[in-house]
Formats: sequence, structure tokens, C-alpha cells
Amino acid sequence: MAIPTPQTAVGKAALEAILARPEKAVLALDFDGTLAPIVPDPEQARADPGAAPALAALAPRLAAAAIITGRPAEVAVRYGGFDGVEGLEHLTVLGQYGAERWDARTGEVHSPGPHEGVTAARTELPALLERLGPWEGTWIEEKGGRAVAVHTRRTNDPDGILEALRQPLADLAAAHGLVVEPGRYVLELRPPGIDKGVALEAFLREKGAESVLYAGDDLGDLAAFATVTRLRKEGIPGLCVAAAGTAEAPPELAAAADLTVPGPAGVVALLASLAAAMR
Ligand SMILES: O=P(O)(O)OC[C@H]1O[C@H](O[C@H]2O[C@H](CO)[C@@H](O)[C@H](O)[C@H]2O)[C@H](O)[C@@H](O)[C@@H]1O
Repeated sequence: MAIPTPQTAVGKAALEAILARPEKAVLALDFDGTLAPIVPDPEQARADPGAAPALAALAPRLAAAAIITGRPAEVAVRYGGFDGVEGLEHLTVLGQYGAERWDARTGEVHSPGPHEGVTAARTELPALLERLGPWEGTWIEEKGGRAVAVHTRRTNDPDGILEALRQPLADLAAAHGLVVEPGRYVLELRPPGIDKGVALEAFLREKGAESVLYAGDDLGDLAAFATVTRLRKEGIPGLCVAAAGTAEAPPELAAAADLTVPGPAGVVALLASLAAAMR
């Protein structure tokens, strides 16, 4: 099984570095849209059946592997089927954009706990949505008191309603010291101070990474791509992979990527091809 060729020179160099010294490479992956196919109901999302096996074949050959996701860490572990898998004994899941951490080694989640601005915004949300709409199909996702998300995918006008929500949700976030994290038919209100780029850099430093592969599919992954790009200047080769191939994939991500693969199935195939090459 051939490893796909990156379209950039820096991407090709990073792939060579990863293959030359896998034991010094770190793999970091987003969850929704990257390992788990996008589905209408966020509570029904599950990792591609090949994801955990492909990760388990690859992770033991690397310095470390992590999932970095907007999901609560515990939810990503459950929806991913990552717990108790042979080969994933050292997997780390960084949830809520890095605010939470689960380590397979201990099975414990460390979280800063509920945020009072999120609690206050959550209380005001139903009345705000009722005033603006009402829009049938709009769904509020609770994220353990650390964030609250408004989804429009299941409405009859996902793009239009998302646009109509942008400013009111930005105002609500600002009123409670929160930031808005935009995603695929979702606007999320969460505390500032952490993003996937910050989380990725801390993880790479912790593991002494000498190279990195990061794969993502959404706007929240751009911060991680930016970290990979910046660390190249420090001599850490990095490969940015976009899981794209659908009309809703943000063009900014594909533009910033060194390699584009077709969604979660393409990511799983990439992981499998890397594991095969390292055998
Ligand atoms: O960082 P990620 O792992 O990519 O998580 C980002 C958000 O993903 C989820 O929403 C997205 O996936 C849903 C299921 O496929 C889809 O219905 C929705 O339209 C997408 O935006 C999740 O619900 C959010 O909590 C995550 O922050």
C-alpha cells in the first residue's frame, strides 16, 4: 500500500523525516471529520471502523500519538473506541481544544471543570434562539459545562441560519468572557486561552518530538497547522494533512495543507500505509 505523496516540498521532507526516525515522530489527529465521518446528529458520530486498528498498528512505532478534538475528552474516547485497545496503551486524547486530557495509561480525564461564563451563556441561549427564530432543527450541544455549541446542520437552511446566528452568538460570548469557535455548521462558545495549536505545541515539547504529522478537517485545525508551520523554523519537520473531499470542507484548510486525503477513509488508509512502511 503506497503512501500518498505530499504536494509540497516541506511536506515531502517531513514525511521522509517521519519515516527515517519514527520513534522520534509525533502523530496528532482531529476526531470529527478526520477519524469519524460527518453525520447529521453529533451524538451518532463514531470513528471509522478502521481508525482504532490503524492507529494501534502505528502508535507503538512512534514517540507518541494524540487525538486533539473539540469534543470533551471522554466523549472522543467513547465514540472513537480507543479505550483498552492493544497498541493504544499510550494514546492521549486532548479534549475541548486542549483544556481536557485523557491518557490511556491511567484511564483518567483531567478537566478544569465547568466555566461560569459557559453556564451563564447556556442559561440565556434558549430565549435568544427563540427570539431570533424559532428555527426547527437548531440543536444546542452541552459540553460538560466547558463549552456550549449551536448546530444548524439539521435545519432547513443550515448556511443561512448559521450566518444569522454569528453576531448574536458573538455578542453573547463577549458578554460572558467567551470566544466563538466556528466549525462545520456549528458555532461554539468556549473560554479563551487555549486552542489546538497551543495544545499541540505543548504535547510536542512534552514528548521531545523531532517531527510531526497533524491531520484535521475544520477551521479549528488551522491553529494546529500554524503551529506545525512555525515549528519547522525551529528544525522540526511537520506534515499538515487535510481530510477533505466534500463540498463543505473549508478551502482554507486544504490551501494550508501539505497533503489532502479523502475524509476519514483517506486518513485511515494513510495511517495504515505509514504503519506498513515502518514494519
Ligand atoms: O475537533 P473535532 O473533533 O473536529 O470536533 C469539532 C466539533 O465536531 C462535532 O460537530 C461536527 O461533527 C458532527 C458529527 O459528524 C456534525 O453533525 C457537525 O455538523 C459538525 O460540526 C461536535 O458536535 C462538536 O462538539 C465538536 O466541537
